[in-house]
Formats: sequence, C-alpha cells, structure tokens
Amino acid sequence: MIECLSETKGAAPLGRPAGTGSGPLSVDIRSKRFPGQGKAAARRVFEDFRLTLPAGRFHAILGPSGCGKTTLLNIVAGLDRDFQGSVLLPGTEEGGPEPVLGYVFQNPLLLPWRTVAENLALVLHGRPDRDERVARWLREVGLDGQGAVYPPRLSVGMSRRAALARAFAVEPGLLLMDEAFASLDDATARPLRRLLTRILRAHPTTVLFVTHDLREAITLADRLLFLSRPPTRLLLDLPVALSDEDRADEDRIDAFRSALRREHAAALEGVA
Ligand SMILES: Nc1ncnc2c1ncn2[C@@H]1O[C@H](COP(=O)(O)OP(=O)(O)OP(=O)(O)O)[C@@H](O)[C@H]1O
Repeated sequence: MIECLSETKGAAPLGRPAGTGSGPLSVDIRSKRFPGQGKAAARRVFEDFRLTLPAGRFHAILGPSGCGKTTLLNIVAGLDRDFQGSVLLPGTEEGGPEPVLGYVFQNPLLLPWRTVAENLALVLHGRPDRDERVARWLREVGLDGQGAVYPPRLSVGMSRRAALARAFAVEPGLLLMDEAFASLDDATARPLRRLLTRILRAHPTTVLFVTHDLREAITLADRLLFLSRPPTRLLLDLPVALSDEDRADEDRIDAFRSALRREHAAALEGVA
C-alpha cells in the first residue's frame, strides 16, 4: 500500500500562499479496473493507491504513458465513479462544502457556436455578477476586447487563454489540468505558463497538473509526483525548492532536471 502523507519537509510554496487553511486532498483508490472489450483483457490501473496532498499547492503528476494520470484526474473530478475507494476534496475534511472544480483539458473545448464571452458565461449561469466576472476574466488573461469573437477565429494561444479564463472564473477550490499545454510549441506554451503562474499568485488554489514534460513541471510546480506503470504506485514525491528567479532561468531548470534524472533515473523512466 502506498501512502504519501503530509507536506514534504522543506517544500517552499514559492510565493504562493500555502492554502487557505483548508484540509488536504485525499485519494484512496483500493481498485480501479477498466473492463476488457472484445478480445482485450480487463485492465487493472490502480490497486491500493493512496495520496494525500496539502491544499493550496501546485502538484505536477508525471509518469509513463498509460499509468493512469488522466484516470486519476477523472476520479478526483467525479467524472469516473466506477472505482472502489474514496476521494476527499480539499476543505471537506472539516465538513466544509465541496469546492468548485476547474478542469482544463489538452483541447480547450470551447463551443464554436458561442462567442468567447458566452463560453465563459455558461459556467457562471445564474450568478448575479456573471457579466462583470466574464469581463474581468477576459481582462485577466489578456483577451480584453475578444469577448464577441467566436472560438474558431482565435489563435491557438488565445483559445488556451479562454480555457484558463473559464476555469478560473468559477473560483475553483481545486484546479485539474490534463496536459493543458501539451502539443503547443514553446513560443506559445511559455507565455501561457507565465500567465498561469501570475493568475495563481493572485488566486491561489490547489492544482493537479498532469504533464509529460519535466521542464514544465519544474517551472510550475511546488511538488513533483512520479507514478509507476500499472498497477500504479507513487514512486517519488519531490519538492521543487527553486526561487521565482530560478524558474525563469532555463539553464537552472535544465540543471535541476539533469540532477533529478541522475538521482532518480529509474523513477523518471518514461518521462520526457
Ligand atoms: N475508457 C477506457 N476503457 C478501457 N481502458 C481505458 C479507458 N480509459 C483508460 N484506459 C486504460 O487505462 C490505462 C490508463 O489510462 P490513462 O489515460 O489514465 O493513462 P495516462 O497516464 O493518462 O496516459 P497518457 O500519458 O498516455 O495520456 C491505459 O492503459 C488506458 O488504455
């Protein structure tokens, strides 16, 4: 049984407040299998997998393809309830209300027949401050003046900004990001990472960020969680004790990455 409890000693929150005093995110997956289809055998992904993550931190989740990163996010999000075990969302340990979840996928999933502003407004349905929030979040992500545009007219980077605005507009108590910047060239991804960091400074929340890119994980995260091949275990749980200055310096990021690769070669197998 894998258990990863409490904060890693020495893990600096890197300028982000260490949560709002709310309880941790606890995941206990006793068993998660996908049934076989046709001649394909059933697939056992998680078996006695436990994870307890402090609120208010940025956790990067890495691991080989097929180890269950997306499945883990879907279970945490409540999109996949076909498993044995339980999930305690941040803040609920003290009997608080369930936090609002934000989920950012690799595909921005904007409705093409709705304007950018309408796409944001949809997730704010029924809120009296809806229009004000839409305008504020378009400003926050640098899409001021683009509210009336339809998503197919947006550049790739702009549509990712819109997806970030939509995720943050609901004030998520937990933000799930699944390879949100994968498949983007570096010139597009880099400003998006900076934008995400800037937003999180102003609006801290608990983040689970799935990525294959170790550099990206080091640039963004407070903690790196490396998963094994199925049946999936937590292989490594490492703090990223780098200053903001270090994170902005690609040479430092590369040096940190090389050091991790040297020290943890086996656990980092399958991670780019
Ligand atoms: N709906 C499904 N039906 C059957 N098998 C599935 C289903 N979804 C995922 N799997 C299998 O479960 C395992 C974990 O999948 P998952 O997508 O969570 O992995 P991942 O770590 O996110 O992979 P990648 O890094 O390639 O995105 C894989 O072997 C996958 O084929």
